[in-house]
This record gives sequence, C-alpha cells and structure tokens, in this order.
Amino acid sequence: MEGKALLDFYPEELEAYFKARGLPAYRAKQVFSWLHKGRGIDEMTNLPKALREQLAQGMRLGGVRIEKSVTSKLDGTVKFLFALEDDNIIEGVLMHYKHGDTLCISSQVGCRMGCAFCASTLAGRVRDLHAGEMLGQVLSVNRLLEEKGGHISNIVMMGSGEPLDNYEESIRFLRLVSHPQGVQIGLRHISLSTCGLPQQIRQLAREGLPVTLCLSLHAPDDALRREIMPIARQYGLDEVMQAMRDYVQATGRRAIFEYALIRGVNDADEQAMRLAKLVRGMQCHINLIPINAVVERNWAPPPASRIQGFLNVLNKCGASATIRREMGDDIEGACGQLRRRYLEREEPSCNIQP
Ligand SMILES: C[S@@+](CC[C@H](N)C(=O)[O-])C[C@H]1O[C@@H](n2cnc3c(N)ncnc32)[C@H](O)[C@@H]1O
Ligand code: SF4
Repeated sequence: MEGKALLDFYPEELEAYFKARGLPAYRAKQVFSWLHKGRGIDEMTNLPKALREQLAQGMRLGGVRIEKSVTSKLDGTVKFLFALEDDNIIEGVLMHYKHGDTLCISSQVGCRMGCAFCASTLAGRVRDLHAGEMLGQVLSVNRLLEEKGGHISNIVMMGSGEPLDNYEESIRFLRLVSHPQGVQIGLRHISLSTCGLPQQIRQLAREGLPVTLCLSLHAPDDALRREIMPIARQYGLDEVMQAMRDYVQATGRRAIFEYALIRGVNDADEQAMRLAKLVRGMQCHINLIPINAVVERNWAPPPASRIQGFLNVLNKCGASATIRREMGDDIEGACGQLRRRYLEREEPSCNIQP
C-alpha cells in the first residue's frame, strides 16, 4: 500500500488536502471527526453527495475491515482478524477488565525479530502497518462497542509486530489516537511493548508522549536472552536497561517488564533472584506470563506451583510483580496463532462470528 490514506492524516494535513482542491477547510474537520467515529465516506451524512463522491474517487480510507471474530466462552475476550485493503490479515484482541475495555493491536504484518516463542514471527515480516491501519483497528472495534453503549478505554500495542521497528508510523498512530478532535484515547491509557531497541526507546522518551513502556525481557541474563530473542545478540541487557531507566526518568512513567515463564528454561528460583537484581532501584513492575505453548517450538508453561514459587522469590527480593491473568484461553490466545490457522485454512477451535 503506497502513499497516505485518509485515516493517516492529522486534521491540519486533511485541511491542506482540501484547500489544495478548492474545498472548504471546515469540511476537513467534519471528515476527521467522522473518520474517528469509525465511519466510511458514504456514511458522512452532513457532507454534500458530490464531495463524498470526490473523496471516494480521490482517496483510500486506509483502515481495516473486521474479517472474523472469535469470542471466548470463558471470559468474553474477543479475538479479531482484520483484513487490510491489500488483503493482508492481522490480529487484535479485546479484553474486558474491571477498569474498562482494552484493545490489543498489531503494528506490523508479521515480525522480523525472530523471538523463539512467538508465532507472529514464524513467516517473518510481510510489511509495516500505516498509522491509519493501527487506528483503524481501534475505530472498528470502538464502533462495535459504541453500538452496545461501551467504548475502548485502553490500548496495548502488543499484537503482532515490533512497534519500534515501525517507529514513524507508531508515533503518528499515538498522536492520532490521542488527538483532541478524534477518538481521544489518553496516552496514559496506552502501553507500547518492545523487544528492546535502545535507540528508539531513547527517541520515544523525547517525543513527549507519556505512554507506558513495556519491555519483553523473558530472561534475566544475556546468555539466555540471546538464545530466545535474537535482538539480544545486537543489544545487551546493560544497554537496554539503561534505555529503560532513561525512559522512566524522562517521562515519570513506571516501566513494565514482561517475563513469559517457560518450563525448565527461565523459571528457576535463581533466575527470579537475578531478575529482581536486574530491576532493583527502578520504578517498575514485572508481569509474569505463563507462556502460551507454541507447538512449533515445543515449549510449555511451568505448573502453577512453580509460577507461584517464582513470584514469591521476586517479592521476597523486593520486586513488584504479579502473575498476569490469562485471557481467552480457549481462543488461540498466543499472539499470531489465530492468524496462522486462518491463513492455513484450518478451522479455529471455537465459535466464529462473521
Ligand atoms: C507479540 S509481542 C508484540 C510487541 C513487541 N514486539 C514485543 O516483543 O514486546 C507482545 C508480547 O507477547 C509476548 N509473547 C509472544 N509470544 C508469546 C507466547 N507464546 N506466550 C506468551 N507471551 C508471548 C511477547 O514476548 C511480548 O511480550
Ligand atoms: S515477541 Fe515481539 S519482537 Fe519478538 S517476534 Fe514476537 S512480535 Fe516480534
């Protein structure tokens, strides 16, 4: 998908586009507002028909279409398959929490980072998403929720892709989704998760966007991290952790460390002690996630007693940590799995609603 589409534009860019075509600027404001309500050009009822036709002919919308959704019978978590305008497929997940509805979005089609436990990377990176395609995931699900009187209150950039490997579009997305004239989701309600790219982490700290930064850590030392996350061969823990400290200092936001527990690989007491030491003195929290088994890799989560044991050691060592509740366990919870099944034309294991 070459070039910008309507959903990629800031209001001032839309205005410039309208002016260049001799159209009134206030129409651009109306269009931006409709777009952020998840509406297509033919639904912008306060625009003259001729203008709608002109827009439809001249520009792509650049969003996503909900291709399928699968609802968990356990907790109502909804997994979405979104189709892009070039027919690529990406995933998103809607989770219902006490504090509101959280949408997990994708930032790339696939991923090139090659983490050994992640289904998103098995076929590499196909392409980066445009900001409008990230925004489109939010707007299409928000529209569904609004029809039932709800709305998305939080976003996590934890679907497929590495958001900091698609830096410019991820930043544009953050500015668009929090824009006061748009869907207006507060930056403090948005988390961005990264495998750890130090230069981009420092750059993000300078953007003035107070999002919560999550680092996928998964190992307490360089040797193990290099084995399971190829990016660690490029950037050691010293450098990544320093970038995280800089981020906390610049933004005042608490850092989050994600640690997916893999039986017999990173779940020993001694590793919990090293993890606690690694984050000592930092304003942060550790999320322990029992790994979603990926059959291709032959890895499984530890038993519940080991997970609790690991947590106890962390807490004893003074680290703030919790076990993250598993959401939508019955619907191919692991990132990238539903998409892979869909692309392989296998039937997912539970109800699919078109
Ligand atoms: C899919 S990644 C996307 C964001 C970013 N690329 C990153 O690595 O943080 C989001 C989170 O899912 C985790 N993840 C990937 N595969 C997983 C699995 N099989 N089980 C548990 N967590 C997994 C990643 O480690 C990361 O913490
Ligand atoms: S965990 Fe993140 S960085 Fe690693 S392969 Fe998956 S999406 Fe990419």
